[in-house]
Amino acid sequence: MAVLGSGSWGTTFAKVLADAAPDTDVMLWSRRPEVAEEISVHHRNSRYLGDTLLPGNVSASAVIDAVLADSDLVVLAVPAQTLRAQLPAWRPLIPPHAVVVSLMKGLEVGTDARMSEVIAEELALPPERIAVLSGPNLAMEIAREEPTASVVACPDHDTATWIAAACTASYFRPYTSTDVIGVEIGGIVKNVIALAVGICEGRRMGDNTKASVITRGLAETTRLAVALGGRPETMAGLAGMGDLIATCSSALSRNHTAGHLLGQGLTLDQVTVRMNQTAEGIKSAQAVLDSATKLGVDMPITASVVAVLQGRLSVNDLGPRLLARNLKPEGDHAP
Ligand SMILES: NC(=O)C1=CN([C@@H]2O[C@H](COP(=O)(O)OP(=O)(O)OC[C@H]3O[C@@H](n4cnc5c(N)ncnc54)[C@H](O)[C@@H]3O)[C@@H](O)[C@H]2O)C=CC1
Ligand SMILES: O=C(CO)COP(=O)(O)O
Repeated sequence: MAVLGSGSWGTTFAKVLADAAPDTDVMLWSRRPEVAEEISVHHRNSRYLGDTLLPGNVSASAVIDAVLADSDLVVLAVPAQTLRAQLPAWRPLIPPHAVVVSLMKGLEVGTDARMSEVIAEELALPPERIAVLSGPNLAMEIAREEPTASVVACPDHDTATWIAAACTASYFRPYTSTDVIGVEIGGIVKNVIALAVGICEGRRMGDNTKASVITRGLAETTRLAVALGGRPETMAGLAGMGDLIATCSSALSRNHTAGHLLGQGLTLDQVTVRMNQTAEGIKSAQAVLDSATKLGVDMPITASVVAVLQGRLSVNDLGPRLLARNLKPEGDHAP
């Protein structure tokens, strides 16, 4: 099994795969040779996972050919905006039978493409060989083996079931789904909503505000997912509500943290300097809004976050702007 990207989630997921199948070799690809060496020699990735000890069947290399050779499962865990540029070099090295799984929670800026779509375009794979995994999956908690559930989605149910079996560990329980669109959109938009919640917390607003933004955030996420062809029930599950709750509640979330810093008055540049890990929502917010605009879907929280990120809306005006909108029935599911 190959995991490309040895940041916090790629490394943690390699541990999950290795714990699920102790007799199987799991190989990580790292951009930086020194990270690969630390993983292979010391069984640690200290920059991302502190002193977490990785299983003995996890190793790493900065040489992509060695990592992809003979792999049945290829897991992709690089920042979403960097994926497309890397795939052409990987394409000839991916074994013809391998299934590719995306762990990424971002939408491509400029094309509004989901990561499974980027993979399909650049690797020319049929849908049954592309899957996504998403859910309330804060990497550090999983690295500490705290019980966690997730969703593996693939149009082909048997493939989803095979992947789920491959990543079932004593502390990690994947469910299966055929709703790739819904599972991906849940993971992408929750990052934008977590930015909004973080901003409110940074403005010292309390739990009523937070619950209101989370709940209405789920409503606008569901509108977009359904307009794109996803299923509303997916949004009530782990990849929708589950991930939204985890990300909007946790201090471990990079998106939540970035929002908090913005709410405290830092500029986006200052926030970016402070973040040493990927907060996908900062870039994906614009792509989410572009996608919604094309489909005629109203996403007021996302639009406000984009306005803050672009410096067009002060964090002090975000709440008043959202509350000044026209009144409407709560269950109004019109776009
Ligand atoms: N960390 C988490 O708790 C979770 C993260 N995710 C998603 O997983 C994806 C990866 O995130 P993390 O592992 O958390 O990010 P990270 O910031 O911890 O690590 C990113 C990794 O990609 C590498 N990288 C950065 N720029 C690159 C480039 N231009 N080319 C190649 N590699 C590059 C970095 O060296 C690093 O190894 C994101 O889409 C994120 O939303 C999903 C669930 C949980
Ligand atoms: O996706 C995640 C939890 O499910 C991680 O969230 P952050 O990227 O905000 O840290």
